[in-house]
Amino acid sequence: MKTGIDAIAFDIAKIHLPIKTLANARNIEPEKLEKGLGLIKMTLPDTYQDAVVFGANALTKLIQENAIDLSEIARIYVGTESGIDSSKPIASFLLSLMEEKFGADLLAECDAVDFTFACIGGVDALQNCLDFIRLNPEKKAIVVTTDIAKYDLNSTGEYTQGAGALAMLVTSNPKIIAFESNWATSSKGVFDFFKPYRTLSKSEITGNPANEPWHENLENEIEIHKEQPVFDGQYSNQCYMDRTRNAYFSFKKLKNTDETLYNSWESIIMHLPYAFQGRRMLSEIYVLDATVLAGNESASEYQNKLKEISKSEDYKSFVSQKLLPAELASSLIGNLYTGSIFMGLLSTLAHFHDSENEISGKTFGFLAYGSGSKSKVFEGRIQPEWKTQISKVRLFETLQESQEIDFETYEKLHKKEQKQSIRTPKSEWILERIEKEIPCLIGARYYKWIE
Ligand SMILES: CC(=O)CC(=O)SCCNC(=O)CCNC(=O)[C@H](O)C(C)(C)COP(=O)(O)OP(=O)(O)OC[C@H]1O[C@@H](n2cnc3c(N)ncnc32)[C@H](O)[C@@H]1OP(=O)(O)O
Repeated sequence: MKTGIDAIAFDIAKIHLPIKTLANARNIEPEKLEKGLGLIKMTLPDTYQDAVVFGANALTKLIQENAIDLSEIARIYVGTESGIDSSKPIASFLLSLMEEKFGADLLAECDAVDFTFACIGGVDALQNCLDFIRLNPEKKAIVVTTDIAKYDLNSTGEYTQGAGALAMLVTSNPKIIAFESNWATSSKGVFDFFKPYRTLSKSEITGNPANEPWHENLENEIEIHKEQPVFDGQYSNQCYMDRTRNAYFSFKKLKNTDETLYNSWESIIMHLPYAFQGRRMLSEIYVLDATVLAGNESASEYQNKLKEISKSEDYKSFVSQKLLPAELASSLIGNLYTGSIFMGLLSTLAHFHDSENEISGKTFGFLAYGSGSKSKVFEGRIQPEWKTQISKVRLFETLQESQEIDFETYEKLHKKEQKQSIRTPKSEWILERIEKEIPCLIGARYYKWIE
């Protein structure tokens, strides 16, 4: 019996800043961002959007486009690193919003939970659901990935921002892709990228050394949580390379093969924090699995050789064939954290669909990464009905409709100074309000469907 993804839907932020505009404002050579990192646009949430809104919109589309009977859904598992509550998961919000839209108690017996491990949480949720379906083939599960990749202004992450969600129906005998049962993992606890709770001493805010109540906070330290990560970009790249390489070679061991594994993959789907991350990071695996090196190089010779091979014509044509289709959507969106790898899959499928390429029966290789850090490598085979399913999705047509904003508006949105929404919402969920008065509901978020 096969298990995998039967249907897929997405909701990406509908406003964007062109990367050229950001580059000019920040005095960065636009070519570095466009040709070096593959960036064209970065998408940004409007004033009424958060990670729940994106997740709810993607899920609503999945249900409507595929006429899903919600009472058949046994699980809604969410991958996210943009949680808005340390106790109540995004999955819990999704349960209530879907019941509000599609019918009371339809999900009363559905299991729901969030998975958090930076960008790999969605892959963890998928793996878990695949195992569940393997044990319960008559059941159905949904995986939602939803995130807002927001970085500090003027940081090296600023040009990789993006926002949105995907929703995937996981079933037995799936129509899009069936995953094989071998999954390799490589993990190591590190601080390459994280979102800690930070503290400010109360006296720094109030200017009063005495610990007097401040907005009902009795503690002498005020905890703050920022959406923006603490990170070391180049170190995070090193961790990405180390984990994916180790997981890749563990996967080869699991498959018990000496062949060059990536040659058996029609496309390679990697976590893409920006479009060209895959092609920049995969060159080492490309070299090591093809035994191009003699093996006795010094560390600097090794690095030089890697650089040389990554610029070679052979590697460029390998990239065009196996990686480029996944990069197309990433260039127009930016980082989606947990959703990036699945957007890479959708981008590849949409590209093959639009260019009328038949890929039924082909194997795709997946290299997932999450900071902190963990990589998982696995593979899946494209199923005969993939085209019918992907034609519903309209990926590139929808991305084309995104509205451009100017730099001033971007900064106002980033600093949360912009109060008026940029777009008028239509056929989508919005964050309506956050409770500020009722003591036992302080902070509760309320959402609304706008026709
Ligand atoms: C965050 C996650 O989602 C989890 C992860 O994956 S962690 C791994 C990725 N880390 C991140 O995304 C963290 C946030 N991002 C960052 O810190 C940074 O954007 C980054 C580390 C990813 C990149 O850093 P950077 O300093 O801006 O770029 P840099 O590493 O110097 O690379 C610039 C590239 O542009 C090229 N370039 C520079 N000028 C150029 C020009 N004029 N024309 C063409 N290319 C140019 C450079 O040659 C280089 O490419 P190669 O190394 O492939 O040759």
